[in-house]
Amino acid sequence: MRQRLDDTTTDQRIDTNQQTPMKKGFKFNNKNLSLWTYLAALLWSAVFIFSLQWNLQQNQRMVPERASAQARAAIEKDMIYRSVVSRVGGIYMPVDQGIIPNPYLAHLPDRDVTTTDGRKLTLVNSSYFTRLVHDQEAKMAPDGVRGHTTKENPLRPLNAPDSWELRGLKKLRSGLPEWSEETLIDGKPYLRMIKPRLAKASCMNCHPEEIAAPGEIMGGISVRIPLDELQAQADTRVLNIAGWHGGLWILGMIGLFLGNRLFRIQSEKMQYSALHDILTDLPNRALFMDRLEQRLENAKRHELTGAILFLDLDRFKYINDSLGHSIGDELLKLVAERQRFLLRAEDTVARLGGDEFVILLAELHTDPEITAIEAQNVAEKVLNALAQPYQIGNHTLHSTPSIGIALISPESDDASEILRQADAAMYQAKEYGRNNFRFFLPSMQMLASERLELENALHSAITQNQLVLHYQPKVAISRREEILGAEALIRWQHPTQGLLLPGEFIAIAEESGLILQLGEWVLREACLQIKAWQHRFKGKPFGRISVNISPKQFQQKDFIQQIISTITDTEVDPTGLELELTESSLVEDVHDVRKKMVELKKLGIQISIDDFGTGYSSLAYLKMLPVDVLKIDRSFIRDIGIDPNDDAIVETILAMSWRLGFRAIAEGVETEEQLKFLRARQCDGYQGYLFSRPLVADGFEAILLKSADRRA
Ligand SMILES: Nc1nc2c(ncn2[C@@H]2O[C@@H]3COP(=O)(O)O[C@H]4[C@@H](O)[C@H](n5cnc6c(=O)[nH]c(N)nc65)O[C@@H]4COP(=O)(O)O[C@H]3[C@H]2O)c(=O)[nH]1
Repeated sequence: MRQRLDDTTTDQRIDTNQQTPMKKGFKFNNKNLSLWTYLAALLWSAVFIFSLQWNLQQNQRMVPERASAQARAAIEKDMIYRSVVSRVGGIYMPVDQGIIPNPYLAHLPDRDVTTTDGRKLTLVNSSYFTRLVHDQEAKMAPDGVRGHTTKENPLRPLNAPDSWELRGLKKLRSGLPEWSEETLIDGKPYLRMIKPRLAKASCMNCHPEEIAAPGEIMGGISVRIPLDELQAQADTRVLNIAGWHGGLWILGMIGLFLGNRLFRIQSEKMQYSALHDILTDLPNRALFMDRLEQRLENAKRHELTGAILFLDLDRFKYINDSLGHSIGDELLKLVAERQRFLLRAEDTVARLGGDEFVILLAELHTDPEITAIEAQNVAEKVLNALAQPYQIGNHTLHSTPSIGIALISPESDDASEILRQADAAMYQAKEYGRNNFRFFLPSMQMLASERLELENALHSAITQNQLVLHYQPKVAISRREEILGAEALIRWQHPTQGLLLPGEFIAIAEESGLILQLGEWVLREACLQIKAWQHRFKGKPFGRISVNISPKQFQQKDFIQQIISTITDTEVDPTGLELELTESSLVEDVHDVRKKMVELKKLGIQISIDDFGTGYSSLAYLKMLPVDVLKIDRSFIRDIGIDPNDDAIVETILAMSWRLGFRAIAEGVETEEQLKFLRARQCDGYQGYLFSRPLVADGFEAILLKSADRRA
């Protein structure tokens, strides 16, 4: 079983500050950077809202303030007119200019005078003068600023106070220096203000009947200031205020988020360089150790094994010292590049320093032997790739590594210890003669050597005719043991170890890629045998011969082409052929799988799914594929009648095959009880020691002949 660990890929972890060794206490990392940015944004928004509110309030407050200032200025102006006129005891104005002699000054002997040239003038006292000014104001702007001279008991009805002025005069008499209020006049808003008009000695000249001491309140001057224009100005300012506030807020926010982004990029850059080697851009020791620790945790949690490879370049010091550091650096870069190119993206290759590299394999396995095989494969590939010449400038350099391999087991919990083991194994490889790999554990080393030997021997097994096919009959359950065909099973007649079963070499063939050559041989051999039987039985049915197809074989782009050329070369009738695919062959691109299957069906080849129930094929997925047979895995048949779960699984597979229109063949039937169980549930056929073990071709042929005789 293999397990790919998605939580161990590098870049997912680079920026996690927990992984980065840092001092304890507060860490200014990306997470709290975001928090600070949000807080700053919140504060900035709060300041913005406060400022906006304050400015809007100030703006609104300016309307009555400006109106009051205007009112005071207007009253002040009236007072000045009055004092100017009263200081000189009144002024004479020409009657022919519309100045009506004041009837309330008729008691003054010199109210009207005539100049030597005959012009008639009349006396205008301070009250009369300000009234003339107020009349002029009313004419010029009927709804505008307007003053009014008033008193409780006026001589002239025009000076009579309205109800507001009456209240105002009372307030003034109670001691207020001025009184103002916002009111509506004819439905329009105004600010009205009234200030006292104080008696002067000169006033008594004109109005002796008014008994008032100088400084006593004689009445008041009121003024009204229209508010609508001031309000309109304030409303315009509201837009301005909102506009520049909004602009500032957006600028602030952009600044904050740009700052955040820049800071983040900068801190990511810093983190990246803290975890990577500057020269080769590979992860450095800190990052490697961090990943190794994670891998150990995973291995422990899931009871899995893994491996690390420690590399040291042979004679690097010599190259560095003789050709200079820049050439040495270039060589290290090329070595890093070759490893990166060679390894899967999920593997980690790191530079520990100097000429030391280390590889952490990404996939973990339950079986330490498979891990060892995989580690060995990688070591061989790395040895081969790094041994190729390097062209640096004018120099063609040769450099080889020595590799130490240490295995991770579910019990390993010390990353430094594993690294030390791999380092020690690397020294053994150096002692062993460089350009070499060694396992830390002698048992693994032995296994690796044996495996290497077996792999080399398997190469020659194909060319030296050491492979042979055995045939295990497949039998119908209901129709009295009619032969449905046979499964071709490979055996290796090893020159020294005797007959080897596939379990001893198929995995090596898969790992080394030899499975493709091996599979081709099996297919050709099976076709030749089918052709021979087709000839021998002259059209009489002898069932189909099924051939196991490994996922690697099936996934080849030209798989169908290979089948066609084998069929053509061997001149076999393809209707005698069946291909057994495992569920893992189906997990690739469903369209591609279906396309290939349809092509096979067109050729007349049957398709069965081997070891059914042990993989991950979904029913929805299966339904889309033109499958003929499901072969129920031996592990379920074995415990029929022992484990109720297996009974249920077999029953379910049978029911499902029936529904989906597949035939079902049970594998590994060894007992009558198992057969009875299968018969009762209408399983189509079976295969197993109960009927026959796998046989050499002649053995199967004998069974076929016997069965033909029985039927005859
Ligand atoms: N205990 C028990 N075992 C039974 C019984 N009946 C059959 N068997 C064994 O079950 C295996 C059936 O083949 P498989 O499931 O395709 O499993 C096969 C198949 O996956 C693989 N294999 C065999 N030949 C080839 C081949 O030519 N190419 C590829 N790719 N794989 C092959 O190796 C596996 C093992 O093959 P074998 O060792 O020949 O083992 C065979 C067979 O000998 C039984 O009643 N009891």
